[in-house]
Amino acid sequence: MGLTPVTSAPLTVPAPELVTRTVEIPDPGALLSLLPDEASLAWVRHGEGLVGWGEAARFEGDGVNRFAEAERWWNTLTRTAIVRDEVQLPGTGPVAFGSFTFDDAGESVLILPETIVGHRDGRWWVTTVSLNGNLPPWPALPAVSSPRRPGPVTFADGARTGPEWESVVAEAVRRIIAGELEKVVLARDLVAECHSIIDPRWPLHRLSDRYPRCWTFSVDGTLGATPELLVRRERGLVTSRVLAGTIRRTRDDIHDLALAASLARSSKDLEEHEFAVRSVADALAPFCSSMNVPETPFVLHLSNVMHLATDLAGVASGNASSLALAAALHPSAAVGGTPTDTAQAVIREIEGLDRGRYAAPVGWIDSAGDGEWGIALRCAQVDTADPSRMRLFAGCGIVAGSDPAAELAESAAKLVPMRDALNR
Ligand SMILES: C=C(O[C@H]1C=CC=C(C(=O)O)[C@@H]1O)C(=O)O
Repeated sequence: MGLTPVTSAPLTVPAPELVTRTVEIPDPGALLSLLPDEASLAWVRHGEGLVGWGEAARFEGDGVNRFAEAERWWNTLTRTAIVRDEVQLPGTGPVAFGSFTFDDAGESVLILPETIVGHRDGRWWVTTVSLNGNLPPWPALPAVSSPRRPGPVTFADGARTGPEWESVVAEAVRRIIAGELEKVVLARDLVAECHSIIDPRWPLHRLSDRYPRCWTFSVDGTLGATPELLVRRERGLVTSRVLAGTIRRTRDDIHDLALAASLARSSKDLEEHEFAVRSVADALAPFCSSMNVPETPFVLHLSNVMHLATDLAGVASGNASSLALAAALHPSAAVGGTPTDTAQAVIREIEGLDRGRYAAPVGWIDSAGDGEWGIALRCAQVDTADPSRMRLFAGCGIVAGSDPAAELAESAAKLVPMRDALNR
């Protein structure tokens, strides 16, 4: 379907002639309801955001330079673009959706769709894309089929069973107490097996209905609803929502309020949270002339769990793009640990999991470099060899006071959004 070949960016090849046209449209209905069943791209929160389909151009890359190579590819593509944009908002004009790997191995992608529909502040627009130097066709939204129900789904342990994972957590606690490191985030996976090829729109609709405060995303088979915004850059303002420290919800709202108060006082969770906030504030500092870092977190209520949360805001001092900022922040201590390098080495040594694109930046970038990058959490990755299978992921921050059984229960609670989105 792509108009340009898949590329690992041999950067000397002249960029195709990108022409985009953005026009304002009347309310076309819910963004997710516009998605066709294939190659659906999405970044939606509270009904606003971007969806896209078709593939005009694609970057694939791996290794330690994957972010920088992706950015170079994007800049080369957009630098000489002819952009007709009658809306002029962040996210209008050409936009690429991206999903990166946690580690250097595996394939990261940036995709420029053929069609993008956006909604923000009471305005809707469509962007169409051509790569042959001609003005793209006037946009027409295609009629789409209804999402297909996955049918009965079975779930099985992935890389480790629950008890095996508890021993890994116990080993991490031992190392933390021994002074090797201060915090490490350990993850586990489940394998979901469906009867037919998974239509990503089915879980996406459910996730965005049930978790409206999260960013519901879909990029190249990675999909989920993340509560954590790694970074947003918009017209010189840089923001980030840092999460760490979790408590499970019950079905009793009054009891949950008491639990929220205990989370806000829990020294174990406050310590875990402080590591995550520090890692983001330190990584953003070189890119900001001023920054506001609240001293006390608030409690973010989701329907399955509650988190300690801190919203940071800074003024950009240079023109590092949203993707460059995401690269500088990855992996924050919300998904890696403290100190970062030791935590990553411990993860590689004891976790026993290929994280793929879980816990890594997912989001979008426009031609001005503005964009939003979440951390791919509460998510799943479709198996490319067998698209009726997906891997679901969840991880927990481990500190000296962590209890393996409680962490296993917390990871189960974090798997609920994706499990339910496939099941019901
Ligand atoms: C690593 C995950 O969550 C992170 C984000 C929020 C709270 C976390 C925690 O309390 O452990 C984790 O740091 C995950 O959901 O897979």
